[in-house]
Amino acid sequence: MRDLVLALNPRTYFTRVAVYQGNSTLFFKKINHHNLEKGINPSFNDQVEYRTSVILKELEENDIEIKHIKVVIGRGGLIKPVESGVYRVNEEMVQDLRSAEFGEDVVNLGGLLADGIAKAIKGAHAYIADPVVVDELQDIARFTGRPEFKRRSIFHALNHKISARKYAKIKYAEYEDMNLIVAHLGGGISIGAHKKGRVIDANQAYDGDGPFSPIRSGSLPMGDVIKMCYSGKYTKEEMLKMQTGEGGLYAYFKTYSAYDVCQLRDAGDEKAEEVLSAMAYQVSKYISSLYVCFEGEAVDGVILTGGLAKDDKFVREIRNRVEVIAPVYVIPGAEVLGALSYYGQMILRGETEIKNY
Ligand SMILES: Nc1ncnc2c1ncn2[C@@H]1O[C@H](COP(=O)(O)OP(=O)(O)O)[C@@H](O)[C@H]1O
Ligand SMILES: CCCC(=O)OP(=O)(O)O
Repeated sequence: MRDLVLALNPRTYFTRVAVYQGNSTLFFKKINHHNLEKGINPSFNDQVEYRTSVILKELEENDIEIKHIKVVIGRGGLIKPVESGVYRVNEEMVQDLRSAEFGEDVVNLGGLLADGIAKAIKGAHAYIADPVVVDELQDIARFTGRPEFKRRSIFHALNHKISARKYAKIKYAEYEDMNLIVAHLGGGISIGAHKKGRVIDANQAYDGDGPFSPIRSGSLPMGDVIKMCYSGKYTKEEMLKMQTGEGGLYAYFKTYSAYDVCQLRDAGDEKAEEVLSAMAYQVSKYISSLYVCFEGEAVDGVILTGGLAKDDKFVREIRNRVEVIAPVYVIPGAEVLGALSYYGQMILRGETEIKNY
C-alpha cells in the first residue's frame, strides 16, 4: 500500500467514502450515520468530529493503512465563487465553510471532513475539486431585475465537468471545442450551458432558480413568497429551509428520495405520476431556455446525468421534448468519488495546478 487517495462525499445521513491506489479501488463504503436519522440533528459544524472519527475507524477496521493516505479530497461546498480546478483546503476556506456565510448545506462537510482527516494523518493534505461555486458565468447571465441582486453560480460543477469530458471523449472531441447542455438530475437539479469548456449560464441550484428538484423548490412565485415571509407564521430559517432542503418532491411526499417517489409512480400513484411529470417538464423547459446561450451555434449534445437519470420514464419525458435541440446522451448516476479520485491521482502525479483559495 502506498500513495493512497481518500475521497469523501458527505450526504445528510451518510458519507460515501472510497480509497484508491492508482486506478484500483481499495475500499468503498456508504457509511450510514444512524444517530443523525434518529432525529438528533446537530449543525453540520457539530458533525465534523463525529463523522471524522467514524470514517477513520471504518478505514482501520477494513485494514486500510491510513499512514499511506497522501491526498484527502472532498466534495467542494458553498464558499466564495472560484474558477474551476483543484484547491488546497486552507484556514480561510475552513472559516468560510464553518461560518456558512455563503450558504449552509451538507456539501460543506466535504472540505471540513477532508481537513479534519488530513490533520489526523501525518503527511496527508486536504483538497477539494470543482466545488459547487465554480463561476464561469458570462456577465449578461448575472443580471436580475433589481441592481441589488446578482445571480450567483451554484451548480454541480464536479459532475457537470466530468460528464461533459466523458461525452467529449466518446465523440473524439475536446470539451473545450464543444457546445453542450448538461443537466445534473440529483437531490438538487442544475442545468448548465457549457460553451467551449465554460459554463456560461446555469440555474442557481441551491436557493436560486430553475426547476424544482427532489429537495429544492427552484423558482417560486416571488410575490407569494414575500407575503408568506411576512405572514408571521414562519421564521427566517423555516423559509430558507423551504427553499433549500424541504422543497420539491420532499414538499409533496415527505421523502428525500426521488427513487421512492418513482416507485410510488410505478405502483400506480397518480400524484407521484403528476408531480414527477411536472418536474420533467420544468427540466425540459430550462434545458430549452439555454439554447439561446450559444448565439445560433449548434449544440453538440444534451447530457442527462445524476441519480434521476437512472429512471427511464423521467428521462424519456425529457428526451422527447429536447432532442430537437441536440442528441441526448444519458450518464446515469453521479460518479462523485470517481471524479474526486481522478483529481487526487493528478495531484499525486503533479499534473494539476493546486489553486489557492
Ligand atoms: N434508480 C433511480 N431512480 C430514480 N431516482 C434515483 C435512482 N437512483 C437514485 N435516485 C435518486 O437520485 C437522487 C440522488 O442523486 P445523486 O445524483 O446521486 O446525488 P446528489 O443528491 O448529490 O445530486 C436521490 O433523490 C435518489 O433517490
Ligand atoms: C449545493 C448546491 C448543489 C446541490 O444541489 O447539491 P446536491 O444535489 O448534492 O444537494
